[in-house]
Amino acid sequence: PNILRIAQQGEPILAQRAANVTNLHDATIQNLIDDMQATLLAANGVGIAAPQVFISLRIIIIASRPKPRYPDAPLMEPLAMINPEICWQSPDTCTGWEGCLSVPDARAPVSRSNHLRVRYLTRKGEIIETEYVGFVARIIQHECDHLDGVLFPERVT
Ligand SMILES: O=C(O)C[C@@H](Cc1ccccc1)C(=O)SCC(=O)c1ccccc1
Ligand SMILES: [Zn+2]
Repeated sequence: PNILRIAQQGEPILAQRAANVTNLHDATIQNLIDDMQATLLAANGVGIAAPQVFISLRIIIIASRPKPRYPDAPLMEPLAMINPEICWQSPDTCTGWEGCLSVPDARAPVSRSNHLRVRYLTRKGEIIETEYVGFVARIIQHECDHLDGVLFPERVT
């Protein structure tokens, strides 16, 4: 896999709505998922969205793991979600620190739904619907915002 260049704030692609994936089993998509995961891990992030590597497709990877700032973050295997849809999100919110690989040196508290249900395609093409809470739910909302051209500073109230 390749480590890809990460688009920085100001790149037009970060403000666009990404397109659904229609050719999930093509090698280009499978290789992109591998490259996104390698890029995410090299950048020491907990999530990444395809527009951040200059590909305007609805693919995200979430990879929560404990970090000094987030000792209670759950440890999870990187999970690729294709065409993710948040089908429900709780009215109750919580505020937590966020950063962004496309907005370096910025950290801010953001209010997000504490609980959500997301429906997505796995890289093998299975349709999965799962509920998440807390920090992982936050990452999912942050990454899905990237697919809609929204960066976290726009969410700071
Ligand atoms: O730009 C991205 O999507 C990656 C971003 C994801 C994210 C971090 C924090 C909350 C929600 C989503 C990052 O991984 S930034 C680097 C990081 O690991 C981190 C930054 C601040 C708080 C916790 C983690
Ligand atoms: Zn981000």
